[in-house]
Amino acid sequence: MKFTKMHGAGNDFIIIDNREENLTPERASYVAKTLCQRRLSIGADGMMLVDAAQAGGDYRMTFYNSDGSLGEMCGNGARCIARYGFERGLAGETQHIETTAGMVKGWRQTERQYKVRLNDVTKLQLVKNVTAAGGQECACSYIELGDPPLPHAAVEIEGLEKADRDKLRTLGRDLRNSPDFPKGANINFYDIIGEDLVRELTYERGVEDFTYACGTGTGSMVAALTIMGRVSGNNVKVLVPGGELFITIERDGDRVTDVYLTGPTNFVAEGTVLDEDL
Ligand SMILES: N[C@H](CCC[C@H](N)C(=O)O)C(=O)O
Repeated sequence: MKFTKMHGAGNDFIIIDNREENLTPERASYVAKTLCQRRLSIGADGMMLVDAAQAGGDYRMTFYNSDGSLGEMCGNGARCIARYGFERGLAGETQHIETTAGMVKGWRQTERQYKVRLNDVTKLQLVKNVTAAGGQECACSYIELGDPPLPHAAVEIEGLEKADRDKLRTLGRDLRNSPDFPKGANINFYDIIGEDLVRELTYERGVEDFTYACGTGTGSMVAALTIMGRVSGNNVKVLVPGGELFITIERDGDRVTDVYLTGPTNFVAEGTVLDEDL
């Protein structure tokens, strides 16, 4: 089986051309869980299958988290796959990518910089009081993108850069497992550190740990902050452990109409999977 490895701002993915491999959903889940293991296999935050379009797009992307669960969408994954799609001749500089959560539009900006329009904001709750799995109460914003929706919470942590990582990881895990989130949620911790400048650290559902970047989480968090009036929504710069992402929000009053995510991509490797555990 051939694979490609890419990352977008440190959020890393294994890409399989499923037009060649014909993996069933059950097999794909197992392959993702096996290959995404750090140290034991290739290692990645997730795996994406590329399939032929079914709904008028250029091609279809199916995203699996590193634990083998299906993710409705992945923003950094979509940016990477847009580059893959362009360079492998599946699409032009502007493309339509079919995802589980709906159509995502992508644009090539430079050789390595790609922009996507994330799925529509289908729910936005600016203030939600959540009881974490450990019993702690926490105020957050809650955002869903697409249909079926990808769930995100945004939690402000002043002094995020210096915060104790282990305590934050425990809080992330407890919030991610809160009974108040029926589908679970990705937990985006943020700190506003300047004008339209935000630091972010995301605890991801399906990875069950912090990742270096989470594109849909960054877009969701900035969408909430824009409606709260805390950032302008115009090219907001977000510093994440793996690099820098930029978000632009279009709105109609208090309704978010478009969320655009821009950031870097990297083609890391391509080759043949030899993993004997498959
Ligand atoms: N890292 C991804 C999000 C993956 C979503 C996944 N963790 C889930 O909740 O299914 C991104 O860049 O948007």
